[in-house]
Amino acid sequence: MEQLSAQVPGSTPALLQWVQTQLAAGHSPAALQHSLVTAGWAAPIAQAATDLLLRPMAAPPNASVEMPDLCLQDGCNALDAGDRHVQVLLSMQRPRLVLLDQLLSPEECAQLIAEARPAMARSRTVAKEPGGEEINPDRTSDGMFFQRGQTPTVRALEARIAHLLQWPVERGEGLQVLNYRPGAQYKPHHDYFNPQDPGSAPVLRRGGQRVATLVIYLNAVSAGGCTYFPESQLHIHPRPGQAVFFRYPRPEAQSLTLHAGDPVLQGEKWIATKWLREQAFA
Ligand SMILES: O=C(O)CCC(=O)C(=O)O
Ligand SMILES: [Fe+2]
Repeated sequence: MEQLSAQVPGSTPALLQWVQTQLAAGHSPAALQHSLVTAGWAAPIAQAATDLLLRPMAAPPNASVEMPDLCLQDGCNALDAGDRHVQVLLSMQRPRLVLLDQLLSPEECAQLIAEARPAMARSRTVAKEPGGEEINPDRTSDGMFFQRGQTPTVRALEARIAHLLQWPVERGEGLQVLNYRPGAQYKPHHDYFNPQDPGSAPVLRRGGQRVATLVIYLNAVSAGGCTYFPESQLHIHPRPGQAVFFRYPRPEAQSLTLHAGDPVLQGEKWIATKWLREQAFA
């Protein structure tokens, strides 16, 4: 922080540390700047401090980071997913985020839910310490994982995703299905594994970091249940068959991919999540 604060005249390492912590906790840049100005910091310093910490880190020299992405040509509104065309509804550069329509048909959504239902159990997250997974009060959904290729529906979806993102099926985790009942949510988090947590080491050995996420909506929620990106103040409202893609070239908050599953207020929410890894996932 010493070096960074030299880049913002008038700031202090403690100020930058505070901004970084608040950004990681999911507060928006606008809200942070407002708090800083209220606390007596000059507006240009508040702005420069948040801008600096949101700036993507320079890639190391010669590092070519291979990343899944959608092959979006100028003006292109539909993408070839192999056995069907998928519509592009929204596309953002920072964070790299694309909202897709018709990735799955209504029948495929219903079929995935039916195949997942018997295996649903309270969701877990990777423990910070080595030795597995834990129930986490920040994540109150039920869930299950399919093996890659476990059913014809799963296989068709995986092939479609691989085609769309130009990312081999082997570099994907098994598809996860989640069900949120009223009140259930997933509080703001990053999907990459924190390299500092000792518990991440065994997970990282199975295919390296996660580099991108595809959240696929399997039903419509009566109220609540959006996927929320606090740094962009973007809410995605679940519609069956639609999916949101986002990626994070490095495991760092500057990826702007902090996101949450907002509490379901009415009805229930079903999604399938596909996480993509740097290398083959075993
Ligand atoms: O429920 C959502 O909308 C997001 C789910 C999510 O973030 C995850 O499964 O990692
Ligand atoms: Fe997530």
